[in-house]
Order: sequence, then structure tokens, then C-alpha cells
Amino acid sequence: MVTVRAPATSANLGSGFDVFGVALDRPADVVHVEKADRTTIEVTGVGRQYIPTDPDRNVVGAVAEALDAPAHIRIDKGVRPSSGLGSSAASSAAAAVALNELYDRGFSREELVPVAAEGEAVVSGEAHADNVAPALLGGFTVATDGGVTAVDADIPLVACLPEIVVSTRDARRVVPGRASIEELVHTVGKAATLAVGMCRRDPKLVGAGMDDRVVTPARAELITGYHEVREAALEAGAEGVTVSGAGPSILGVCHAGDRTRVAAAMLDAFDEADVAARAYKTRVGRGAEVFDI
Ligand SMILES: Nc1ncnc2c1ncn2[C@@H]1O[C@H](COP(=O)(O)OP(=O)(O)OP(=O)(O)O)[C@@H](O)[C@H]1O
Ligand SMILES: N[C@@H](CCO)C(=O)O
Repeated sequence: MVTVRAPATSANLGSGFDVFGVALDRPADVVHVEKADRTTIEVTGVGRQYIPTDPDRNVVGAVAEALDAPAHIRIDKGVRPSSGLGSSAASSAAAAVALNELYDRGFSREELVPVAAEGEAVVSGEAHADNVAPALLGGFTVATDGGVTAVDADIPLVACLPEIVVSTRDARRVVPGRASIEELVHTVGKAATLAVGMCRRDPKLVGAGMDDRVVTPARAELITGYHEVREAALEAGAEGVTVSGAGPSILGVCHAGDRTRVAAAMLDAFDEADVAARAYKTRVGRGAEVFDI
């Protein structure tokens, strides 16, 4: 048996739609795999009632198929599905690493990115890699058609998860089909600022770059209380706030000493909007880890 822990992730970071991602040091999924003649799946943990065990509909089934590695796969969910915290990607990445190890396939972490992205295609119709890349490699990642670049970054974060469900498939439907040249110039400037901030481990620069005028405003409408929660977090000391992935989680970047205050302000603002929520005080963390063979 092989056991792998893969972290939650936050994609987009405002200006890097479908490109940027970060690994969070918590929460995480844990996946256990054992060789079998055909793939079977068992799910425990957070939101298990919403996750199919049919290998054709669970992301790990697509990963097992892509690696030609049939197994009994047990997923212990720590990342709630449809959270905007890369729930499906955590399972895909953990399964890819575990099955690669179990069957001794010899793929590198970079080579496993497109394999794990096959799982994402099962849930959203597109094999986008911006969650699976940080779940596999850790740190801050830039996923493009040409491959993935990963940078170690130590940035304090708060991820606030409301009890609202937004599926990636639905959130992709509201993304505008076009952007103006002004919006493009604005986004490039913000994305470059954010990337430099990650390399310098500077929360202020990362926060300044965590902004876009095209995708985030459309998606904010799907999250009750978004604007109030964002304002509250900024007032409490966050350097930047945006929708995490496809939502409904909201991600704040801040200085380490401000995380408790920022988390409390976000929870209070959701409460004012009559939305129950929980906050993870976290930071940019490591990628998937094999911890039992
Ligand atoms: N192993 C799995 N873990 C989580 N969700 C899964 C899994 N397999 C299939 N799913 C399905 O995927 C959907 C959740 O994926 P979705 O991409 O919508 O959310 P997310 O991964 O939390 O979001 P995001 O990618 O925005 O961070 C649910 O419909 C769920 O049933
Ligand atoms: N980049 C993707 C991440 C969610 O899986 C999106 O925002 O739709």
C-alpha cells in the first residue's frame, strides 16, 4: 500500500486566471492505494456524500486509467468538494503520485501534471493544470501550455470557505468571452507584480498583484457577501483579497501576525451576510508527500 497527502490549492490569485496557483499548507486529502485487477474507489471525510465512487466519475479513476494502474483507492477527504480550494485536484495529485509509486512508473512530478489534469477534465470538462501543478510541486506555480514553473514562496494566507456551493463548471460559464486592451494591460501589470512578489516573498507586492477586472467581478456575484468580506479583510490588514479558484472560498494574503485578525473579520462579515463559514489560517506550502510505503 502507498499513502500520499496532497494539499489544498488556490488557483488564479486574481490576475493569473487558469495560470497561477499556490499550494496551501492546510487542509489536505490523503489517498491510499493498493494494487487490484480493476479500479474501485472508497471515499471518507469531508463532503464524501457529494463524491461519486464510480471510477468514470471520480477524478482518481481518470488518473488510474491514464497511468494504466488499476487499484483499490481510498480517499480521505480533508478538502471540501466545490470549495474553490482545489478539492478535486488534491485527490488527483495524491492519486497520481501514489499510483506512480505503487506501479513504479518512474514519472517525475512535472510529468505527472498532465496526468493529474486528466482528473480535472472529468469534473470541469477541461484539463486545466493550475490546481494540480501546485498540489504536485508545492509553492507558487505558473502553468502554461509550454509547461509548469514552480517557485518556493513563503507567504501567509487566510482561506475563508463559506457554506455555499459553486461548481467549477458553473463558475466557468460566467467568465466573459472577451477582454478589452485596457483590461489586458491592467491584468498583465498585476500578474507581473504578483509573480515578483512571490519571488521576493513579499505579501505587500503579492497583494497588490491579486486583482483583475475581467473574471473576478463576474464570479464575485456567485458568492453572497463577497464584497463585504473583502472590505473587512482589507480593513483588518490583508494586503490583497480575491476569489480562490472558481469560488466560493475567498483568499486573503497578509502578514503572519495579522492572520488571526483577518480570519475573524472575514468570518464576521460572512456572519453579517447570514452565511456560515470557516477560515483556514494557512500559508504557501509543500506539494504532495508520500508518507507510507
Ligand atoms: N476525488 C474527488 N474529490 C473531490 N471532488 C470530486 C472527486 N471526484 C469527483 N469530484 C467531483 O468534482 C466536483 C468538485 O470539483 P470542483 O472543481 O467543482 O471543486 P474544487 O475542486 O473544490 O474547486 P476549484 O478547482 O475551483 O478549486 C464535485 O462535483 C465532485 O463530486
Ligand atoms: N482556473 C480554474 C480553477 C478552478 O478549477 C477556474 O478558475 O475555473
